[in-house]
Amino acid sequence: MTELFPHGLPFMKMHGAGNDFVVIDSRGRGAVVTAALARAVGDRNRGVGFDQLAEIRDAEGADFTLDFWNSDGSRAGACGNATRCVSDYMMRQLGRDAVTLVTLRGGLRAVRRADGLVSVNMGQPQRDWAEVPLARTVDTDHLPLPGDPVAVGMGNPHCVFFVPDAGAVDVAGEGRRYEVDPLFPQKTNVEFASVIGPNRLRMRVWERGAGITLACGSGACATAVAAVTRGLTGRQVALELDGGVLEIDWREDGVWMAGPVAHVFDGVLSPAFLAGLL
Ligand SMILES: N[C@@H](CCC[C@H](N)C(=O)O)C(=O)O
Repeated sequence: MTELFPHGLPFMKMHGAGNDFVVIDSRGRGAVVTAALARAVGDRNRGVGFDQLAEIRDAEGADFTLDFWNSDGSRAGACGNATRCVSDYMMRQLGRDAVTLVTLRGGLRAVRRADGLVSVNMGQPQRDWAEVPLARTVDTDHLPLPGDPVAVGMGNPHCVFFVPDAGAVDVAGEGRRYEVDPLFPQKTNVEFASVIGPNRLRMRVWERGAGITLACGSGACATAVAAVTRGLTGRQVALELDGGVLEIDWREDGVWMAGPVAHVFDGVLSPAFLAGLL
């Protein structure tokens, strides 16, 4: 397939509150991303480096389809920050303040708010053990794990720990450990959060398939849902992550998430780099 890209494969580098993305626009030609390509591009030495790769594809009945890949080559059912970044790009391109998209989870909607921030409706949280998914029937509000975490699905699994000081947690050690806990048959993202004010949380994250990242949109949604469930906050919550602040609003129609986006640079994957990967 490399003959399709004699001048290389263009990509965009985008950041959503510090969550780091490579975006490939495959509209009009069909999907090109494979697990091998995602792993190679995601390698910060050999390739470009990213937390997730997002591929934009054509959609029927929506403005676009979005597929997500982690840097280890695994697929992700949801990526809130990449959804906001790509929605910002698509809104600019289409000259609109709202877009619809299709992900593995289903249809989503994003809007540009009056303050300019892009907000996406990430849908309703999944609170049943089988939906998260978990390996067996357990109380998702109190998992039978040390630290009494909460399990929340947002189209992908999350394990949320409330701790006295998120800044003091060994995120690499604890995150790596719980990512592969047998209670999560598809592994899990792991969040550590502390209440730092009324409706304000500090959160750090270990992402499934990517490790420590500066932010995680679906993780922020899951953490806000867990905080409401535990009676720690109201339904409108600001989360301070290492890369910026995300605003969560759990409404009747779903969990909305807003925050900063940046189109950092454009690049091209050379034909030599692509050889053997497509
Ligand atoms: N950065 C993301 C979540 C990415 C997917 C995750 N690592 C998974 O495998 O579920 C976000 O902003 O939501």
